This record gives sequence, structure tokens and C-alpha cells, in this order.
Amino acid sequence: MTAPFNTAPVPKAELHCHIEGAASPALVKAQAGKYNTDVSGFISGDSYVWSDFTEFLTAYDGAASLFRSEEDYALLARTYLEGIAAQNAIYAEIFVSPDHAAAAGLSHTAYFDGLAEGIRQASESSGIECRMIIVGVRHLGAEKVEAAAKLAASRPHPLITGFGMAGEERFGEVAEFARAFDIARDAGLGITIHAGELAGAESVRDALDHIRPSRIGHGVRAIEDGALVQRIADEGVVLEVCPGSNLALNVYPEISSHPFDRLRRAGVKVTLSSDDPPHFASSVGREYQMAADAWGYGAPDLTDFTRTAIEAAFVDPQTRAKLLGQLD
Ligand SMILES: Nc1ncnc2[nH]cnc12
Ligand SMILES: [Zn+2]
Repeated sequence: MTAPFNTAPVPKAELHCHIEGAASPALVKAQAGKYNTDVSGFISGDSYVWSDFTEFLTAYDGAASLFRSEEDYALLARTYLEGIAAQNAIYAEIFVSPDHAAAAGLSHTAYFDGLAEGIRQASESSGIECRMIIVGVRHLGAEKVEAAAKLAASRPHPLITGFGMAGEERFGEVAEFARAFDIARDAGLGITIHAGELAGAESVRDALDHIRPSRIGHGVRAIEDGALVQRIADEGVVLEVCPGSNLALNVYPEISSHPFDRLRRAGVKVTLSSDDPPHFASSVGREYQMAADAWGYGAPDLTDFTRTAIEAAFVDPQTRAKLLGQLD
């Protein structure tokens, strides 16, 4: 038997990580100590505790509620980015949620400045590049998502380069959110949207028709419709695939039934991300290793996923060229 391929040295990039979902239980427990709060409802020992998507969102919101200052967010961003830089990640995009910051009593300015400070520190210590994508939360409704889009369109920080939507995909119709995305697109922001994770192929088709994104968060359930897979391949829409998340949330029962490799073979541009890493016992490094173990990828395939991510990244041409140069 040949030894498993060690993906550690492969340069990596992830386009899909929610910063509030990247807080480890240890960090959240430290924050709970700082703010004298009980987290036993959603953390037990070193693990988050939830059993379905709704409970996951409760744990996610509980963790987010414990980041209440600029310094808290600087610490969170730096910790996450230095952790993945140690796995040879050269680039990451983080989803940032002004609604979560506001719920924790933090101003938008303090939220973005804190995150940017953590990004600066991690970049200085490790060289990693990072950009922020503002997300609206779908289950808060179209008005809130539109407010998030207007905030993003006001270009509140130079590191904010994209707009997206997360949250409960089964809430409402995607057409209700089209105006928010029009506002963000008109402001020149990159566009991505969660679809085809909790809902099926029709949700991905609706997202393409009404939102016109260059990338889709997850998108994996497009596999349920062959014509749609062909359309995604033909249009060059990039999927931010998060296999570990899909397994943990039971979108697929095991890696052997996950469609990542089938999508790739159908000509779809695929990338690998961790989504909410400690909730799913994952990290970008683990996603690359899992994919190599499951589908036999070597360094050239895995580097291709990184190249696809950097080509689809919401960055300026100089930064893109610099990052692509790091793959040679
Ligand atoms: N996997 C996910 N799907 C939708 N919304 C999210 N917010 C954080 N993680 C999410
Ligand atoms: Zn996500």
C-alpha cells in the first residue's frame, strides 16, 4: 500500500470562511471568561455542541455574541489567519457579518477596523493575504440584507471587496434579495451567494437567474440536475465547495458520495474551503487532505484548486498576479 499523499506543503487558498464561525471553542471560552458569560449551552469541553443546521446557527450566534470590541475581532482574525498560514494558506476571504457585530453592540467601524488590524498583524507575521466579504443574513429578511448591501456599497474599508448572503437558504425566495445584490454589483463589489447547500438544484438555478454571481457558496446540490451542472461549467461560475461542512451538516452521509470530484470532472471550476472550521472539525488544510485522500489528488490537482481560487478572488490585479506567482 502506498503512503497517503501529505498535502501540508501544497499552497492553499480558501474563499469561504465565516469569521464568527472560525472562533475555536477555546477562544470562545476565553471570551466567555472575559465577559462573565455561560457557554455550556453550545460548548462542551473542546467542542461545539449542535445536532442540526438550526442548532448550529444557535451555536454560531452564541459564539459571535462574545466578540464585542475592536480588540476581540483583531484577535479572532489574527488567530484564524496565522493558523491557516501555518498550513501554507497564502490567501483567504472571510465573510463578515455587520448584523452579528451590531447584535453584540459593536459599531461597523470598530468591527471592520478590528478585523483589518488582525489581518494586518497576520500578514506581517506570515505573509498571508486576506479580503473581507460583507454578508447579509437571509433569514433576517430582505430589508436587512439590503441594508448590509448598502453598507458594503458605501465601501467602508479598502479590504472589503465583495458582498454575499449566508443564513437559512430555505427562507424566502432568492428573487426577494435581487435588489440588494444589484446595489452591491453596481458598486463594483464581487458577488457570491450561498445556494445548493440546504436546498437543491432549483435554488442554484434561481441564484444564477436572479443574482448573477461569479461564485456560489457550496453549490454542490447542482449535481442533482445535469443541465444545470453544464450551465455552471459553461458560464465559468466558481463553486466554493466545503466538503467537511457538508458532511458535518449531513448534506452527504460520507465523502464517497460527495459530488466534488464529479463536478470537477464535468468541467465546473471548484475550490476547497472550511466554512466554519471548528464547528466541523475542519480547516483549509484538512479540506485539502480529505480531498487528496478521497479522490487521489496529487500536488498538481490541489495546486489547480488554489489557482482557481486565486483567479476567482475578489482582489486587485496586482495582488492576484503576486499570489499566482507564489504558485510557480
Ligand atoms: N454553512 C452555512 N450555511 C449558511 N449560512 C451559514 N452561516 C455560517 N455558516 C453557514
Ligand atoms: Zn458558508
